Amino acid sequence: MSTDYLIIEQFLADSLQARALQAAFDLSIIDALAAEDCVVIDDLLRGRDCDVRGGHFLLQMLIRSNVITKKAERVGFTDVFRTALKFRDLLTTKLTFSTLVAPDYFNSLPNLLRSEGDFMASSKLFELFDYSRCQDVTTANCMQASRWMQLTTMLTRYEAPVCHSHYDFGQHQRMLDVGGNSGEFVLQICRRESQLQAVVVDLPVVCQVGQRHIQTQPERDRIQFCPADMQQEAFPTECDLITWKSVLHDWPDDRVPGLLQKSYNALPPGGTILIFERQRWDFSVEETPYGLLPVMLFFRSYREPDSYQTWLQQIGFTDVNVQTIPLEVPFLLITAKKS
Ligand SMILES: C[S@@+](CC[C@H](N)C(=O)[O-])C[C@H]1O[C@@H](n2cnc3c(N)ncnc32)[C@H](O)[C@@H]1O
Repeated sequence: MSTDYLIIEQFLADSLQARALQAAFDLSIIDALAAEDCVVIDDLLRGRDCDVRGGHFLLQMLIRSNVITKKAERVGFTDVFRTALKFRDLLTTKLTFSTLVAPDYFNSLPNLLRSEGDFMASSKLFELFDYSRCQDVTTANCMQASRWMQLTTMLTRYEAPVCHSHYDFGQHQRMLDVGGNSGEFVLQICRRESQLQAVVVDLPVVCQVGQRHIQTQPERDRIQFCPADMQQEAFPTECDLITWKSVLHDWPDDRVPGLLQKSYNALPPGGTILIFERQRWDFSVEETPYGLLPVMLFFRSYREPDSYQTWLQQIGFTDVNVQTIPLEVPFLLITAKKS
């Protein structure tokens, strides 16, 4: 099932335990346990960058979080963690980025509560997602962009198949993904739709990194990158589907209608717009696992579906359809047609 990856969330719930799990990856304890079913504790800890008490503390944390079980003097993975380890790329990415931005939450919560501007000035998160360094294609800018693109790419690798399982992409021939980043979204969709060609619009540095990202994939010849500023330039035409995956929340309310209007202008009659992104969620109802930190810190940006519905209808889109998909938080999947 496309949502099987959500099994990792239980290991990302508690910040102290998740941080311990990250240390277990860093100390290669996870690799050692993956190689053997059940390992003698002394052998497992020997030669690692921890003393005996430190090693035992770490193993106790891992037992508490259901990563490992202990029998006599041996430890091994629980069945559920062994299954979760199939999604190791996503699990380790979420651990890395949560730890990176955790000081933003713990040290700058007063700023976060005061305003987005105050928080932006003091946070690692916004320093990381610095789009102003995505215009000039230099080695340094590509390296900087690759860093944050690891997070977007990894989330999208698992979210794209969910989108695909809720919408019939088989009816389309050519899609445009605006803010399409590394091309991971179109890559996942094209992999499942052999008829489909795709165009990715993003900033020049991001397109450069994206081009490299897909270059070894069999679908690469069906994916074209188009470096452009989505605000300044008209969108490529001749696509019967325009997708917005986790992009529109980046833009304030006074900019979104303009971007949707440009989509309308670029679509042929009968063409479709598709929006897939996190919906505003209620922290009093939803769990807020530690692994959610990098996306949670943008809480001001997520919207209810009605805003998008209203804008789409005002522009002239018809057949507006809204689905809410429960992932680690609710996702919106909105489609509408140009008649
Ligand atoms: C939050 S990321 C989402 C990326 C991707 N769609 C995903 O879901 O993984 C927003 C994307 O919009 C791109 N972007 C930001 N400003 C842009 C602009 N003015 N023109 C084109 N792309 C832009 C960023 O480079 C980034 O790839």
